[in-house]
Amino acid sequence: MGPEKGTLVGQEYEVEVGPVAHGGHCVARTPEGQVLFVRHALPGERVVARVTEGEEGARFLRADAVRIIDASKDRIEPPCPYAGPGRCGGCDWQHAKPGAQRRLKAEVIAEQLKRLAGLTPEEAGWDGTVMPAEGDKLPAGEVPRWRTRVQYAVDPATGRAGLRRHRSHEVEPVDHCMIAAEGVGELGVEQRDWTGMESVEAIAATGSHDRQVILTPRPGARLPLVELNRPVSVLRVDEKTGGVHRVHGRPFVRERADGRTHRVSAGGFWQIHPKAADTLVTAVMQGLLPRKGDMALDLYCGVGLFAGALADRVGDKGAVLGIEAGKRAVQDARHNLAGFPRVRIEQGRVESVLPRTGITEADLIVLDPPRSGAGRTTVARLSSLGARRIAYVACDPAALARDLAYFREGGYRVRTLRAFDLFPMTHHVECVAILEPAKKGS
Ligand SMILES: C[S@@+](CC[C@H](N)C(=O)[O-])C[C@H]1O[C@@H](n2cnc3c(N)ncnc32)[C@H](O)[C@@H]1O
Repeated sequence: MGPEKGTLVGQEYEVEVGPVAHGGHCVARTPEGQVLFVRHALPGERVVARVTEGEEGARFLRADAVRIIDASKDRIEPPCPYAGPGRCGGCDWQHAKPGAQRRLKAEVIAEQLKRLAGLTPEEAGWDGTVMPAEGDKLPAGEVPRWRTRVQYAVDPATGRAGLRRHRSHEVEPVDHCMIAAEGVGELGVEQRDWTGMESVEAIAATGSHDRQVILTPRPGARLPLVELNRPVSVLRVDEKTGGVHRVHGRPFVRERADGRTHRVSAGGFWQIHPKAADTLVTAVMQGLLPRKGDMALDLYCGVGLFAGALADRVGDKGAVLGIEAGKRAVQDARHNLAGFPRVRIEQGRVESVLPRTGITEADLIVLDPPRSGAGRTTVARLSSLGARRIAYVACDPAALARDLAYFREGGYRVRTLRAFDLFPMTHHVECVAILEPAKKGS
């Protein structure tokens, strides 16, 4: 056995900060050449970086910029008092001007496309920009209040609600999360004592007055009487099974998008930014250009957002098949789309359900997979269905780039790519890629 590798946590290095990397940090190197992923820094800065994770000889170390020696022109004083080294882990780019945040996200997308799919922005039909959501361009110092769903962690010592520190179970208590939507802030979750709870998720639906809190109690704890500043429905997560049970009020919230109301039960996926669902539906429909009579697939369909948008456009002679793994989401999708007799929703994993359906052809496909992407086998199957166009909605640019490379193997090229800043202040970004057969008419 070799000698024990020593931890480097707490070690400080003065470093030149290099490019941004995927995950909300920038790349630097220690004088010994070890790679450092530095948070709270910006490209081109000279900073003192303090190691937060890693040991000698590790492939990389994680660090926080604890002193800025030469600041970037893109740096600002973080508007949030809870941001900074060792503090709230919810936001990654509070210290960057909003325009710079979007440029950093664009650099990450460009780098992932190049490295994992061998594509330049031009080859991907992308103008290289990340668009802010409607209404998010605000005067300096103001922060978009976009988070309609906030998962608060509860500090076990004080019962106060807060947010987890970066890569930690520790809780940063907060009096006011700046990015929480107004409807969430109004509930007053941050001002209440949550002793006995592990976490409290607060949801403020878009386009309805539905407000909900989902409580996860610590083992053996009793549920508190929930008295908030606004009427809410209350649900409880079973600590043993993870199942969600209604305590009072509706077990779902109603979200409006694309002119329709969507029932979303607790645990079901819905986009967090209030403009996200409409922004993505518009981008997908502009890219796919559905025609009356088309047969369309909506894979990883959640509660049926894109399936409904497609059903509207393909008409009575068309058909839509949605596939979704979550049982409650499937019930919601069937409820939400009950007015469209030509829509069918199948429950199960795309990888196993799609082959079972016996479908050999489709005109259009939407896929909106989780962060891990769709993967080689599913992409190969989708590529064999002869779709005129495919819309890939991606919350992770690395997974998108990997899957685009598989689509190229399957004979598809990227026609256009658009990127949207639907998660301001964080490193997350949403992309919509529109694909078509590489050889037209094939
Ligand atoms: C990013 S969400 C998209 C939901 C929907 N398109 C929307 O915009 O509201 C991904 C969805 O895929 C579902 N999911 C995850 N893995 C899956 C799989 N292997 N097969 C089918 N659905 C899956 C999740 O439950 C979730 O609803």
